[in-house]
Amino acid sequence: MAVSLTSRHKIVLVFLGLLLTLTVASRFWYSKHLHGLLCAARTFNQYAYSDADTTRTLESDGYLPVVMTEVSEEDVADKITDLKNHIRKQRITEEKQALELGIMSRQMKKRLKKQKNPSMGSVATQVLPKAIIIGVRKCGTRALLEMLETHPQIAACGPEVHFFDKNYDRGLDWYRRQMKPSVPGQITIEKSPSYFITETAPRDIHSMNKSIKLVVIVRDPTTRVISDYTQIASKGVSKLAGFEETVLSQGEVRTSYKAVQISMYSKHLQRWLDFFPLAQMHFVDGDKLIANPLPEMKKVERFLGLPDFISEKNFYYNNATGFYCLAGDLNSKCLSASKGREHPKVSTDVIRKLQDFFRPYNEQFFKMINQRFNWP
Ligand SMILES: Nc1ncnc2c1ncn2[C@@H]1O[C@H](COP(=O)(O)OS(=O)(=O)O)[C@@H](OP(=O)(O)O)[C@H]1O
Repeated sequence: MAVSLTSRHKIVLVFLGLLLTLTVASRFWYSKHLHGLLCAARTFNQYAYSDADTTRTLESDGYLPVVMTEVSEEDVADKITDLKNHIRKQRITEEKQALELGIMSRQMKKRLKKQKNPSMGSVATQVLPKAIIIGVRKCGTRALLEMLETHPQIAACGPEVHFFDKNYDRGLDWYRRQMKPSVPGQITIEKSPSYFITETAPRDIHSMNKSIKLVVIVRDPTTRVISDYTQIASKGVSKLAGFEETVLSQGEVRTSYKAVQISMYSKHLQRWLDFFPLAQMHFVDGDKLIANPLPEMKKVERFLGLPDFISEKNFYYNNATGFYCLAGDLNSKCLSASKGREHPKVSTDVIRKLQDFFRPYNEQFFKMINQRFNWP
């Protein structure tokens, strides 16, 4: 009897012991694994979700919390940028250390060679431009600058500076202070389309920097005149006559009309060639830039000595406007409605007169630049 009681006690004791072991083990497993998962969930929540109710939800309901609350796209984008910057900084530190120690992986060497971001971490400063888009007005100068700016090694000044035509007496230091801050390795650039026709601009730009790179965008001169006229007309100039009366005088092209003068490209170009070798100039086909920007942009990229970056991913065709726009990871951008205005209807007779008028100037221009454009 006494033995059987002892055995029963033993069984109960073993059972209690097992229960205790299971409880301790489960607590241990919870703290080790479930707590780890909770931390992971919290870390994740730091980036995407609010974790305010995380602990309470877990404790009361016993399941992992994925409590989604309102988070704006900007918040997520900011966090992603923070992470990217962190990774980039870490990489730069690693590269620096590797350079100091003289050990570099093949990947690091490749990365440095590519030099997409040669000076991350440097302080941005304002420097004089290394390249200028000098014109021509109404040929696509804005589109060209905006498209160029998609390149990480371009620091483009947004507004037109008009230093060499209107603000020259303010001095070079004023000019420098108008530039977008840049880091070493970036090319600072500005566009002011009126430089192309400003008599003193070639000389003054040359005296600032005789090895500066000059980019000129041109377009069929007749279309350019119509575009120029449309721009002035859009400003509501009250005394502006219709296109035909403005551009013709007694049936002949009115050479005193400024828009006509601007389209006589060869006359203006000669002044530039008096100061700069042709090799320092690049001519963009503005008509092609409208129809298919990538090939033109690749040529500009090469001319400026930039690493290969701009690709078809940077553009998309906007059916509504009939123009290419800039595509971005988080935002895309089309030029304002002042670009791509509807032109007035012009009779074929007037168009032909303008084309005949510009033809000899065009031929001269093609000879000067050793390049032809497909203008009628
Ligand atoms: N992608 C894209 N989107 C919109 N517009 C484009 C584009 N590419 C070139 N263009 C043409 O740019 C013309 C305006 O030229 P500019 O920027 O040089 O004009 S300005 O001199 O700065 O006023 C403007 O001329 P108009 O069409 O006569 O308005 C456009 O045809």
